[in-house]
Amino acid sequence: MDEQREMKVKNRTMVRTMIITITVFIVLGFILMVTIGVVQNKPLQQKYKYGIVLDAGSSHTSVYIYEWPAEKENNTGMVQQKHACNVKGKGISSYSDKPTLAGASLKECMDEACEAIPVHRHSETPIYLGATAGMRLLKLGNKSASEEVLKSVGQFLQTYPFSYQGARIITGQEEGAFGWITVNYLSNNFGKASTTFGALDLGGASTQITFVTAKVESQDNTIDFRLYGNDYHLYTHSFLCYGKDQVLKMSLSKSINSKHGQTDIIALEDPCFHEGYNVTMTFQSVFNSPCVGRLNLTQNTFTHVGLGKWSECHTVVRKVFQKSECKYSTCSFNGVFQPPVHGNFGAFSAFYFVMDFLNLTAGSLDKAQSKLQEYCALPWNTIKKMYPHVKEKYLAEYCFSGTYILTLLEDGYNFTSDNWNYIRFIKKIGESDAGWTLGYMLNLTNMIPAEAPDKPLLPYGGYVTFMLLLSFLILSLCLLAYKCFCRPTGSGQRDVI
Ligand SMILES: O=P(O)(O)OP(=O)(O)OP(=O)(O)OC[C@H]1O[C@@H](n2cnc3c(O)ncnc32)[C@H](O)[C@@H]1O
Ligand SMILES: [Ca+2]
Repeated sequence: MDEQREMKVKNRTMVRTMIITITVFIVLGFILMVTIGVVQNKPLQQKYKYGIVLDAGSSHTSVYIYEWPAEKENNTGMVQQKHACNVKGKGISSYSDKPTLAGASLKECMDEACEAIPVHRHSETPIYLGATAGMRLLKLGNKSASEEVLKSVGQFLQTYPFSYQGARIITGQEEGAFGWITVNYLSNNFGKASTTFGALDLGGASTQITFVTAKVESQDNTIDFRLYGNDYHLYTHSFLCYGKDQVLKMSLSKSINSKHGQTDIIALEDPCFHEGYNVTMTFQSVFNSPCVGRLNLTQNTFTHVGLGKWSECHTVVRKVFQKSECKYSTCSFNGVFQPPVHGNFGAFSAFYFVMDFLNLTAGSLDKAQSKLQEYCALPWNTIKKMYPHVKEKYLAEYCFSGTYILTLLEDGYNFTSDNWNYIRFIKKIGESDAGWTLGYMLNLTNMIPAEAPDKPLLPYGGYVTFMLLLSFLILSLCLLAYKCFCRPTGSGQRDVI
């Protein structure tokens, strides 16, 4: 009897040891499984790739360096601006009479680019130069000079260890469309049901408007993209000569022409400049552009005299828009087709610089006009005292530039008090500047796929959580099974069936 009981106790101890051993193995097995699963699927350490775009604008050149994680280059919003450098001096088109010096003007910023990008990535980093309206105008006025300037910058860029992809004048359509891509890529609007932003860019020599629309009546203003699985039908137009520097020349030349023949032009009174502003200018500095006609005068200089009268300035500025002719259902100005604006717009470059300085980035159109009126009425001496650190050329022109921007948006593009608040004046989105350069690079490197890239079923965090929950569930089931199969015996001890 005793022997039998001893055997039973021995068996029970053996079974219990076995169960404990099996449970320990199962637990270890699960820990190992989860660890392997997590480690195996852990995202690899990020490797970054780089790209460089030079924006050779009419007023100056900027060098932008972009950076993105190598294995995620097709995901939207992944490319960010890592560094930007403003080239000292004027734009490359100002080198028309000494083209060979244009390239070397980029040296400081190109040296910065070498520092900013890891050396082992240099040879695979693409570099592009896109020139805009300043070079378009130079090409119109002096084709060979524009070619020489492009040759000079192209040759200079090829002395750097990057992968040179060309230096060219981009079209106004490209400038508009790539600005639109940049704004919407950075806002993560692609590949979602969300609507897109329109893009408004104001440079020194041209201005662009681009937005999604259903119907475009003129082929010159259409551009279609398929991005991340969605079709986008865009309206875009670039107005050459309607950047803020060229419009100022056009406006001054109109005033000079209206005076020409009446008396000798000694002083030109200008309602768009502050009272007390008095500067000697050469006629050459006004009439040196294909945007203004020729003028034969014996005099070389005139005095530019400010009056500080906003409503008169508004009348003068309005005259640069020709609104009477339109062969389409609707036009912006100068007979150019434009469907009615709709939706939100991002307005950048000089739209932002000027409206931000004047503190007009928020509020109604009426409020903007009345604040600008007050600002324009301030005497030049007061303005200089109020802003001693602002570049005098910018300071002198804010009244004119602000008036031009309000007039362009209202009379030119047909924005109204009702949709004024749909315009957001922006400089950057996240860390990246709004402008055409990012969209240009994304397009040329095929980084925006037509179809949305396949995504893993679960994101990494979700996958880890799922694995842990599943393991706990299986362990709990094991414990439950142990409880069920090791029923307690009548004596209060568990017995194994
Ligand atoms: O697009 P394009 O027409 O080729 O010209 P850009 O690229 O050189 O033009 P920007 O957007 O850099 O600048 C637009 C204008 O704004 C001027 N600007 C730049 N910074 C400014 C600031 O802080 N305040 C006022 N104006 C500014 C600049 O001189 C130009 O006349
Ligand atoms: Ca520009």
